[in-house]
Amino acid sequence: MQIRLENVERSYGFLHAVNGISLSIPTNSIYGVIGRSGAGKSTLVRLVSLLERPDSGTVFYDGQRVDDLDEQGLILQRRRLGMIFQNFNLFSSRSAGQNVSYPLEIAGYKSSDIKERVKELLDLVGLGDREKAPISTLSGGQKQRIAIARALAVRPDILFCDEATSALDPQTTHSILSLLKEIQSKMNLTIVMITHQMEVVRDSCERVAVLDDGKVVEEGLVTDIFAHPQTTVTRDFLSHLSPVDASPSEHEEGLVRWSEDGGRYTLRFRGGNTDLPILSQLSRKFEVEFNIRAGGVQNVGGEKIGTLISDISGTPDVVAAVIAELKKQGVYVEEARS
Ligand SMILES: Nc1ncnc2c1ncn2[C@@H]1O[C@H](COP(=O)(O)OP(=O)(O)OP(=O)(O)O)[C@@H](O)[C@H]1O
Repeated sequence: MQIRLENVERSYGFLHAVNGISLSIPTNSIYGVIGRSGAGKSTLVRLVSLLERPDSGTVFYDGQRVDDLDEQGLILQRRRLGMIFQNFNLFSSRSAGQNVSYPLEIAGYKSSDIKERVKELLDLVGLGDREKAPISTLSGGQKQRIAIARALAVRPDILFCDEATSALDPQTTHSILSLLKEIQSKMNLTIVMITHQMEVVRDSCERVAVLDDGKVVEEGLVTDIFAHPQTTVTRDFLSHLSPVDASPSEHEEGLVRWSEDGGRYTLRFRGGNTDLPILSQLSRKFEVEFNIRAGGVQNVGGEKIGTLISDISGTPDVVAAVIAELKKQGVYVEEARS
């Protein structure tokens, strides 16, 4: 299902929680919405999922306007949505299987159909043998798997994941993201991942919108945004993503730093230009030296993006010319704020 927002606004008193957001979330993909605490993510989700109406602006599902529907119309559209949350929101008095069967009971399915569908869903999330398990006996990752099975029970067109991995350790996060990607492609679902973790965006999303202060400050393909971040907010998220660490085996995606100090310039290389000897060519052409302090490679949306943190020695004019040439060759260059 494709979702489109046109100039959507929602205020609480004087506070513009969502301040004129226009977005298009393509069908059959995983779309990320990232922002710091208070950026407006949860408000945006409530508007997109029709739990709240915008003060102004329009929401479309597959081209049909949905924000102005009456209660009955809203109920029908909301059936197209599934949701999972950071704290799982499972019923502790029900077993794993009974949690999954709950929406099917509410929707009036026959009990024989419910049994079959619950089995199918538990198998889908890899918990076919835990149907009778009390919720309290499940790990965080298993609870989220049950929440995913429950959210998908009535075959929604879209699944909202609101900070769904924020309470999980990195390994469990990885396995839940892999499961969501697998389900997305199997079921042709549209998934919206709301998160404050750039790792989640990097490892699961095709496109992302970066929110700040109730506005979209950047939107596009995740690979483009990683290689060429345009705003300070995005750059901050990326800098937290790349911890400089001395033990690469434990943090394969991090940067390896071999020099304690320095590193005024961050250079990002993507696709074809990761294989070219750009730095040595520029070093000879301009007679400058690159003193590389840290480096690493990250896998983003199936594409490798290389990062180097380096100093460039030379007169200001020559360094400026080198930077201009790097940019011309498609390398992203960011200078540290002093
Ligand atoms: N019901 C409400 N009444 C008053 N203010 C609200 C309400 N909901 C949200 N806000 C305010 O709107 C702003 C955006 O909040 P929102 O919860 O959408 O941000 P967020 O990006 O989801 O943050 P977090 O990651 O911390 O959950 C915040 O300043 C918040 O205090």
